[in-house]
Amino acid sequence: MKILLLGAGGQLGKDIQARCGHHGLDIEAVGHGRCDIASKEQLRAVFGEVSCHGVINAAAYTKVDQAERDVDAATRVNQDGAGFVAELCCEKGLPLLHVSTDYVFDGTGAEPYAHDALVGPRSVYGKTKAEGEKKVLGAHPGAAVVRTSWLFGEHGPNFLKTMVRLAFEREEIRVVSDQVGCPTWSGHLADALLSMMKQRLTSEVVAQGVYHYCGAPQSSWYEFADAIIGEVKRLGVGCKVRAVHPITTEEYPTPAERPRYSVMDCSRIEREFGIRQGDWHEGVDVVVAHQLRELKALKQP
Ligand SMILES: NC(=O)C1=CN([C@@H]2O[C@H](COP(=O)(O)OP(=O)(O)OC[C@H]3O[C@@H](n4cnc5c(N)ncnc54)[C@H](OP(=O)(O)O)[C@@H]3O)[C@@H](O)[C@H]2O)C=CC1
Ligand SMILES: Cc1cn([C@H]2C[C@H](O)[C@@H](COP(=O)(O)OP(=O)(O)O[C@H]3O[C@@H](C)C(=O)[C@@H](O)[C@H]3O)O2)c(=O)[nH]c1=O
Repeated sequence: MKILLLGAGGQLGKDIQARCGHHGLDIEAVGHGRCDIASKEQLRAVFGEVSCHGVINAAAYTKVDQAERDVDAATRVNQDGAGFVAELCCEKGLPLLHVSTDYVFDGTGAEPYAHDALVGPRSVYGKTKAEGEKKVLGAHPGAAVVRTSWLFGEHGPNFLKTMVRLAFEREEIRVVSDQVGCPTWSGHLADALLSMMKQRLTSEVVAQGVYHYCGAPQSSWYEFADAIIGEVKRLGVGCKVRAVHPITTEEYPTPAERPRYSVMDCSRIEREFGIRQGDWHEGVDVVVAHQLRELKALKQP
């Protein structure tokens, strides 16, 4: 069985490609160079060339701060492009898994957001992703939106890689401790998506509507940074950093507003697909070691 992957060159796309064999799935991996998802003509050409049983859309505009002044570009991809992918999947009768984000929430909650909780994005990125979700679900009854959060993997850019870089540049790192969410290793998410797709294609289970999948346990960005730096110090040589300090959001102003709280309730994906949240610490070990190896700063055994 073969799936068509859009967004193949991204952090998640690369992990999906690396893991599809473990799930017994073939893949046609299509990157931005071959297909701009905001061009219906290019999408139509790809759907015409590739014979597949299902589609995963991991393509997106993901630069959260830049999106605030690049509204058209973010809208084109996250909103219009997402909708076009769903329309074509519907035309061809193909199940679709579309990836979305915790930044669709306003962050004022205090309990994990259920899959059907109201969205209220505060940033351009979050708004375009929320509109994209609506377009996808409106265009195709055989589509599922899988929201995830705080993704990190070997093929970043991502927050973990930023922290590893800063560990070699600075003695002190200051990170916000009043934004709480769930870091997610892209390896875990890739397995979750592939498992969903495999079950959708080989059993009676139907993937429809919104699902949440993120790592556990919940954490602030500060706690996440502290865990990353702890691992850098344990495994690395030559890093400069002495301490990570908690700060408030007001002390780290950014163009885009992030949710203060974006923990998501992942019970639906577990109930319907048996897919459980992975512990993000597992991903930190793997990705920090990978980064240190790249920097030639991994301690010799
Ligand atoms: N990164 C994160 O922390 C989180 C991500 N997500 C969601 O997960 C999904 C995967 O994200 P991630 O892998 O981290 O993101 P990346 O930015 O690493 O990858 C996105 C990919 O999409 C491609 N792309 C951008 N515009 C287009 C376009 N018009 N047509 C085709 N491809 C395009 C990019 O190509 P190019 O680089 O050439 O532009 C890139 O290869 C996205 O839907 C994102 O919104 C959700 C929560 C957290
Ligand atoms: C680099 C840095 C960031 N921060 C803060 C800024 C921000 O509030 C928070 C996260 O920073 P980043 O800008 O790296 O992460 P950000 O780009 O906001 O990450 C988001 O990406 C998109 C694509 C998603 O969908 C989200 O789930 C989420 O992962 O950490 C510090 O406090 N200190 C620092 O040194």
